[in-house]
Amino acid sequence: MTTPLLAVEGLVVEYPVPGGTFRAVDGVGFTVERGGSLAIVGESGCGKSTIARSLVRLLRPTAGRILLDGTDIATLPERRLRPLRRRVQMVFQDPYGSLDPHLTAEETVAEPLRLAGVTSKAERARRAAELIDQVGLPASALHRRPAEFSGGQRQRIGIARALASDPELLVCDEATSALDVSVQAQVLQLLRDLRTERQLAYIVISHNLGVVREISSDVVVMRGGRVVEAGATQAVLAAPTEPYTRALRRAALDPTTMRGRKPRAVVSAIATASAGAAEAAVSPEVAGTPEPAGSSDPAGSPEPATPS
Ligand SMILES: Nc1ncnc2c1ncn2[C@@H]1O[C@H](COP(=O)(O)OP(=O)(O)OP(=O)(O)O)[C@@H](O)[C@H]1O
Repeated sequence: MTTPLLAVEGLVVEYPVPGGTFRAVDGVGFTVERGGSLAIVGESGCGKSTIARSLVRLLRPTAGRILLDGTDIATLPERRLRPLRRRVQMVFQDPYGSLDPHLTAEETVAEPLRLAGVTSKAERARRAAELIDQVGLPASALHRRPAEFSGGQRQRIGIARALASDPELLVCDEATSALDVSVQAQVLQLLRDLRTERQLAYIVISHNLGVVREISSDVVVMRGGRVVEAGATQAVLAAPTEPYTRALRRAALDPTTMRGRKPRAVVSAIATASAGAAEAAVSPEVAGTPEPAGSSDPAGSPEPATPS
């Protein structure tokens, strides 16, 4: 049996909160094959982003293993982690906030190349131009700053930046949810193309089953920090056993509720389905706790949010 690109085993993440800790992720496991695709879905607050941030080690997990090609990166000290960071990159939800407003697209994409040791400025510029082209932006985009782009274009720049270090796995945290449906479709197509062209694997975190169905061959459904349903996307969506998955599927099948965002109808359907799911409830002192500093750092940020 070949080693999967990524194997997550018994992942536990606890946040410090006044008077103790809050367990946001509680014994989660899944695998992603080389060139594979996995969606992580689940109601708000179930721990999806916490997993994503752990995978790129913006957070240090409390327990469990994150095996990248067999090497456990969950607790690896920064010095040993650094050479592996380039292999897993993250694309963030907010195409408005995740780019440095002062940098041109070329500078944004060239920066990870510089960090990866590409010393020649001309070479960095050449590679940045190639990447900008690969994500479907015109060469004129290279010298423009984020304010001059649309949300979809910014997200493409975010993807180009993530690709700059030639990763094997992209972690996309609601990467298309801020975008209009048609732009969302274009970005999803881009991810699919990259998967084919580069053998790039990705993990997509989404509330949108339409997105999940289109883009991922496998799915993990979470509730209250745990995996409650997992398997091939088609099989899980064809016969969901979890109330959350059933509600999400019902909402996804109703064209009036899906507009590529987190529509109120979907949220309320999910809330109804999840009523009584005590373990999913957020304790009052945790609700509204700010995200860890650095959670909107550019991909490849060398500093974990929770110091390793
Ligand atoms: N820094 C923090 N300190 C304390 N609790 C936190 C912190 N960050 C997140 N949490 C809590 O951990 C749980 C999981 O949060 P996370 O952001 O991973 O959920 P999510 O599934 O990504 O939610 P959403 O879909 O709304 O983005 C939530 O209950 C959240 O309130």
